[in-house]
Amino acid sequence: MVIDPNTTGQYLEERASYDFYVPIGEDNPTLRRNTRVVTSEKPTTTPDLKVLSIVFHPMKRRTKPKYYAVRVGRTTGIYTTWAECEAQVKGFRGNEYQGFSSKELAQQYMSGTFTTSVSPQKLPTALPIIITKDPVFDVGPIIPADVPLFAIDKKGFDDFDAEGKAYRRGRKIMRRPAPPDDGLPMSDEQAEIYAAVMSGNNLFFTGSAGTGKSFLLKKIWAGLDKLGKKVAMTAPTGIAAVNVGGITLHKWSGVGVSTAITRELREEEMRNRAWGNQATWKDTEVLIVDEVSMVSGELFDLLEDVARGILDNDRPFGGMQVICCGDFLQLPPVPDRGETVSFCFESESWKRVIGLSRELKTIHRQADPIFANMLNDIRLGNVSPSTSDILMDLQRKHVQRKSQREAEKDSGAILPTTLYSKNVDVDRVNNEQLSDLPGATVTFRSEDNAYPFDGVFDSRTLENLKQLLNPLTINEEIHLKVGAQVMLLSNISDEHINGSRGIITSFEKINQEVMKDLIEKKGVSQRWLEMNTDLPVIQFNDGGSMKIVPEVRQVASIHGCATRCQIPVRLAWSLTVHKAQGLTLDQAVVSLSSVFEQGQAYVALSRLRSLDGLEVSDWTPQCIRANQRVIEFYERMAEDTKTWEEERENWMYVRPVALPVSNKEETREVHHETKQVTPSVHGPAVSSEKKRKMEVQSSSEGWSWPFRVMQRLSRGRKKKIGFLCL
Ligand SMILES: Nc1ncnc2c1ncn2[C@@H]1O[C@H](COP(=O)(O)OP(=O)(O)OP(=O)(O)O)[C@@H](O)[C@H]1O
Repeated sequence: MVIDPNTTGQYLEERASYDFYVPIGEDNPTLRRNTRVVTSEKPTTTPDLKVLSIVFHPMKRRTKPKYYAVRVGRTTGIYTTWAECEAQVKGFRGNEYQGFSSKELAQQYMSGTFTTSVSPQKLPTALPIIITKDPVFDVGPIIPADVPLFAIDKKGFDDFDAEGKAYRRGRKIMRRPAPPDDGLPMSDEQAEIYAAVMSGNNLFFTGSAGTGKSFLLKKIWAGLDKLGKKVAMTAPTGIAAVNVGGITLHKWSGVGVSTAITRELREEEMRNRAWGNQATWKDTEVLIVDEVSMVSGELFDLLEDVARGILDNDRPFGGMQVICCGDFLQLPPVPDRGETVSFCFESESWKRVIGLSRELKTIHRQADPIFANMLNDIRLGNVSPSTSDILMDLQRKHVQRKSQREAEKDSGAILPTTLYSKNVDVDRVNNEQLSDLPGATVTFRSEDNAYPFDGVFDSRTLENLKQLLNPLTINEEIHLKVGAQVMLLSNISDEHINGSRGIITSFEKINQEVMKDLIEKKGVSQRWLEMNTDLPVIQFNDGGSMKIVPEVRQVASIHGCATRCQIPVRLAWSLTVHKAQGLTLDQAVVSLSSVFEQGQAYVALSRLRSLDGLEVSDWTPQCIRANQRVIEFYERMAEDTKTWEEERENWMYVRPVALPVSNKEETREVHHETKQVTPSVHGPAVSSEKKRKMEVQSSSEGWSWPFRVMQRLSRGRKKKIGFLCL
């Protein structure tokens, strides 16, 4: 085995590709004894490559099952020995059985409530590993949770410093950093989608409100970031984009908004503008589109066509990886100057671009099954008798509570947020309520700044960049009074998060000590502190009181970024449904009478965690509508997923990882081990394969290289070997 240690300290170049060889030998008994086995006999490296070798790393042995559940067999039941189980299933057609370490799991399996995407018996006994000189990057959990991950160093790709400020490498702005991880682990179904994305798939995932679509998108962004991918996180509207920390799809692509009279002219203008923004397209490896339900089919086709042109590549979307996420039963695309538009799943290019479609099923926002069922009903446009009864109850509750609140008007108790479809209703309610309060108004003024990446600070560029701040929910000027009902627009602690509501109890003067802290720890500028002298204190309705300090928000485009320093608070007696999109509320009154779009009633009602906090001010069955074309699309998608899941049963799962090799000695040690064992791949499924050379390409493509290895290993076998979701 020849490895040149001189190549080990260097990093992968962008889009670098390389070849190495994986000889495939006989099944290796050493593997079964949990010994590390090096299978890469001759890794050939380019000068820019840091990968040294591939080893198959044995997985931790699974404990022997103590219980065997036979769901379909001669006599069904739970057995404690394999012999008893075998007697029930051997030779029994269509048998269904599985071993478990605990009786509870076996019982769950019997009752059909046990869900796992991977049968423990199907896991391999060893995993391929890449040895590198650099530390391992943890790219997040993935299914199965105890299997290590493939990772590469992202050094050399950083274009943002520790504070998240952009800087230039040469003249090229590369990518924005993913927002910090919230630390919550992904659910199994989320992790499956994550794995599919890391494998390089073009994918659409959907799910009803609260299934964690935005949550998963942020994980995906972080995962791709760690793989060194250049990611564009986008959404069709400013609010949706800001919600996930991205920019609008129009801004990223450069198409902007055209006001030309005919659709043809508008498309022509947008296409030309996109071509003028070529650098951004060429600088993007993965395009993520959140809230894709609001992207029209016409725009999707246009972008796809432009992508192939600009990237000079006839693969779908010019070979760029595309991840779309959203729920087509929520907000639909906005009509184009009054002309109806199609959904993007109806576009000519959707099928070509989107290889996989998946649905998240577990709702994380609402724990109450009655509420969740009602929401599902409304999502599909059904008003079943039980849903109608609940809505009537919610309306009665509103009348009752409203008069109660009138009676206790001065008690200072928090009022529920009223959700309207239109801005005018929202402003009216918030202003009325604020002026009804006694006491002086305290105004908070933001400090806005713009930073062009090309360093040209002319006033027009700065103004253009500041427009990036428009969709921010944090306003330039915020008027508050003691007693004002407000909503937090930031996650400031585990308990107090974006959407938490409370009442202003006082304003505290900013003293020298706080000022020092704000400047040093929060990056607040001297100028903001000159314009604003107080900080509001909020008593939250779910307990706890906190002084709210300003924070700096950044919105970036390819030309530069803009920042706003302001307290993350807004008046919250009322909100529009569009502004509430993506929020989780604890108490709200939903006004359904002014609903003007399909899916809008569903979006409004699904913001709540529980029925307890929900009141409905006025509803008619007509305001609950779902689009039949979307329902049919989802039915077709479910059918396809079922077929795929059946096929997946025949797959084996592997997961590669990068290991650090900190010095030459360690590298040699690994080589030394190599000499002692016969090269092999894991498991019986590949045991009879003859030795042959295999070419694998581009570790910077993340999961795609091991996938190709596995594809080749699978050739001519009964069992497929592959990665989850591929
Ligand atoms: N795996 C998870 N573990 C814990 N909490 C989760 C998980 N996934 C999502 N959540 C939480 O569930 C809530 C809803 O998630 P999220 O906003 O991502 O849903 P969504 O599908 O984007 O909803 P919507 O369609 O309404 O925008 C959030 O509070 C989120 O933190």
